[in-house]
Amino acid sequence: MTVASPLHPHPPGAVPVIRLESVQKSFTLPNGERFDAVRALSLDIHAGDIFGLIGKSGAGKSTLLRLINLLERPDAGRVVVGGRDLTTLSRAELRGTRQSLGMIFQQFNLIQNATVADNVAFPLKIHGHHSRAETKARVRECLELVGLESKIDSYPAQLSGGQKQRVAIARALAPRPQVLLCDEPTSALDSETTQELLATLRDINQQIGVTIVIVTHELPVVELLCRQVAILEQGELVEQFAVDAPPAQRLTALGREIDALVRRRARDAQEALAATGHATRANAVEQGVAYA
Ligand SMILES: Nc1ncnc2c1ncn2[C@@H]1O[C@H](COP(=O)(O)OP(=O)(O)OP(=O)(O)O)[C@@H](O)[C@H]1O
Repeated sequence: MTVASPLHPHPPGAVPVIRLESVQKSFTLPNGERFDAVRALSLDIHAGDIFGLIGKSGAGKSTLLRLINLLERPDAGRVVVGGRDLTTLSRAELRGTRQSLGMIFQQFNLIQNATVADNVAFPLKIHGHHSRAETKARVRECLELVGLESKIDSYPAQLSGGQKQRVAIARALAPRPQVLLCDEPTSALDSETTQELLATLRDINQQIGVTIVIVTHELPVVELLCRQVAILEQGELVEQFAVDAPPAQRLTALGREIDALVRRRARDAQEALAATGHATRANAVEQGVAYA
């Protein structure tokens, strides 16, 4: 049996949950010119991963994320999710397959005049096949996952930004997707709320194994949350690496910045550990205890 290691988390030959093959997307600008937002880009994302897409503004990150669930249809290339090429599916088939691709957004996109429970139940209701009791139980389960059971009867206006994003996560998870696509999910949040939300996303990934793909412009988000990162420049994938891999010769400034953040955190953790050791030793000496 082939075993995954922390540095190579995917056993050789493992089939990716998402495979983009030479995807291409252009837009026509108001002046009639064509703009290539994503250029012949290929990428594999494996089941259970937390995968960051980063790059400067306009690099094509959000377009790439929206290509994964075909909110944007590629001009060329294949988008294979769970072994199916989404570009070949009928509308009805695509609607069904989108159930396996949950999505959250920077501005939460909740239904304002519906309660938290109804927001989370929404994807279950529009896709039918669920009894009232099943829907109710699933809503509660998803709100528990994001720590928001107590807000089940609240309306979005009564919630903080972080709580709204948690409701959006619960709603995205309700149909049991394989993948959660996150488009700048923490951009509207302060840094403390961001940290809490990242912890929630990490827990969810660990507990239910959902694959997370996240677009962000905040490098600490990549460093704290992601296992893999892909760096985009002008619609092309220029670099990809495992965030916890030893620092290496990186091709991009963003890659080097991520390495520096990882190194700094490792150093801080070591210093904190050493400080704890010193404190323990000093304490022991103070109390006249022999310290081995
Ligand atoms: N519907 C559209 N019509 C025309 N141009 C578009 C459209 N959507 C995106 N673009 C252009 O494509 C390019 C890539 O956009 P995209 O939103 O994917 O970039 P991004 O890397 O996510 O940027 P940001 O971090 O600023 O959100 C941008 O120049 C954008 O203006």
